[in-house]
Amino acid sequence: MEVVVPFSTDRPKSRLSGVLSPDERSAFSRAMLRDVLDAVAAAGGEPRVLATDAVDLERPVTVDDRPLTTAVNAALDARLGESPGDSGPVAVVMADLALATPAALRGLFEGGRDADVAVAPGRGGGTNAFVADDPAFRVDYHGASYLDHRQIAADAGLSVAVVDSHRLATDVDEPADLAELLIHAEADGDGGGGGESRAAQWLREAGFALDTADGRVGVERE
Ligand SMILES: Nc1nc2c(ncn2[C@@H]2O[C@H](COP(=O)(O)OP(=O)(O)OP(=O)(O)O)[C@@H](O)[C@H]2O)c(=O)[nH]1
Ligand SMILES: C[C@H](OP(=O)(O)O)C(=O)O
Repeated sequence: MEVVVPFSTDRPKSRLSGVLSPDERSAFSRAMLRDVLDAVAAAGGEPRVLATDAVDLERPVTVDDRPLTTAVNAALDARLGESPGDSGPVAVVMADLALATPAALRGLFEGGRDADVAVAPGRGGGTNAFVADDPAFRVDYHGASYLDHRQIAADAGLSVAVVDSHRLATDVDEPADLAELLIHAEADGDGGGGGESRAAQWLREAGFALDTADGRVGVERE
């Protein structure tokens, strides 16, 4: 299955600007991207990065500097144009799903067999990943896009399956999400038996650690 992985190369992860410098946000984003690409490939997907600018990777990359929704819809359109009527399912998986494992992604891909569209919602109402088995499906990201995507599917007469996955629901947007990454890296590595993820290793080497001092969980930096 083709799996499109959108990736913003310019000013990535601005919501982490309070804890990471621009260069650090860039490096950390790339670590998460590489983890996601490896997990997609290990789950049997064929990842293609959809990036706003050139990015040095040993995976296929398409550059499209238009806004996220426009670029993803253009990627869906282009697929349709290549093999009309028989393009097969396509998945879109965000590059900031730092907890994604091959098993979690296989669950997403299998969810696509039960419905025209299988969606893995993000905490906060985003759309962290989906599989569409129908070429009519189009995206509208930002805001409560999970609800919007359900409506888009309903309007097109498409059935929707919800992929209930803690790992796919966790996109790394804000400093609190770094704690989530460290907690699960410590508990079970990458969850797929392949050792610590690049993103968790990057955080540790940058001096981040869990902070439970006041009874709540957060991160601290040396
Ligand atoms: N191709 C493409 N990918 C994008 C774009 N904006 C965000 N992304 C990617 O889409 C996914 C979700 O991004 P967001 O969390 O909404 O945005 P972000 O830029 O990563 O972070 P913030 O600046 O904090 O909003 C991530 O994989 C981003 O790299 C865009 O304009 N084009
Ligand atoms: C792209 C956007 O991501 P978020 O801003 O929710 O992380 C969404 O899922 O609609």
